[in-house]
Amino acid sequence: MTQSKRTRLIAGNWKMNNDVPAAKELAEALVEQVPASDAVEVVICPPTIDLACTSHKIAGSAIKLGAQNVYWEAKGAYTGETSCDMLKSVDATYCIIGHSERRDYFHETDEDINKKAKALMAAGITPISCCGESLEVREAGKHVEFVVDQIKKDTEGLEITDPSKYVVAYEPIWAIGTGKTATAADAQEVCGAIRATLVEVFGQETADGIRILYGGSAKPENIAGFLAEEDVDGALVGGASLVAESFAAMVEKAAE
Ligand SMILES: O=C[C@H](O)COP(=O)(O)O
Repeated sequence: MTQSKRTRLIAGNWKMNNDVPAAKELAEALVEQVPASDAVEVVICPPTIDLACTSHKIAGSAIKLGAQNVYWEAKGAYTGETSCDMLKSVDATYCIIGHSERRDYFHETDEDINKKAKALMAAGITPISCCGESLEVREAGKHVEFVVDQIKKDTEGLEITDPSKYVVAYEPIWAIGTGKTATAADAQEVCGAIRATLVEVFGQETADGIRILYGGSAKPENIAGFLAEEDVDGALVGGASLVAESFAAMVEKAAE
């Protein structure tokens, strides 16, 4: 399958930014400015506290809602956690899992990420499953094998019936929020290896339908270069997703 058969995906990860009034304001601006196009799917992932109000603001628009985290248990004594059903109750259809910030600061493991993916898929929510190497691993020249190992662990035992409902995001940690971007060739090297691993795990047809995003200082000025690569199907955007004009400009480029 060629890249053009996969619908591009631009996802904004607001991280821990925007209280409720700010989230409402940004969501309103995004509804006004983000172009609707069949060529690109657009998702915004606000903090949990903002999900309900953002959902309300984007209702009826082409923008979809994603969460930044989920817990795999259905309900009960798990203080501070959010279940798949809770996400569904605010019409979230995507959820980021395994972001390097959660792996590093909250000690999430590949096993946790695998459980989250299974719970989300059983609930009909599309995971955006993140992977990526540290600077140390890259400098040791072990980035491809490191990411391939993450992919194998994170996808273990997953059953994918619709490949458009499972997304991988490759985010080299050294490029996140640093202004230091990977080159398009760096991104393709790892995204190509991710696709090859997905072929091993799920078979060619399924792997060809899975979107692989690049993340790490992606912005309007550099997104086209990443999107031109064979195995890069979109972007997971941090900082630039907090400014409506920038995020809208990135969607516009992806729709070209
Ligand atoms: O989830 C998004 C990424 O961590 C990228 O963040 P950034 O665009 O601010 O570098």
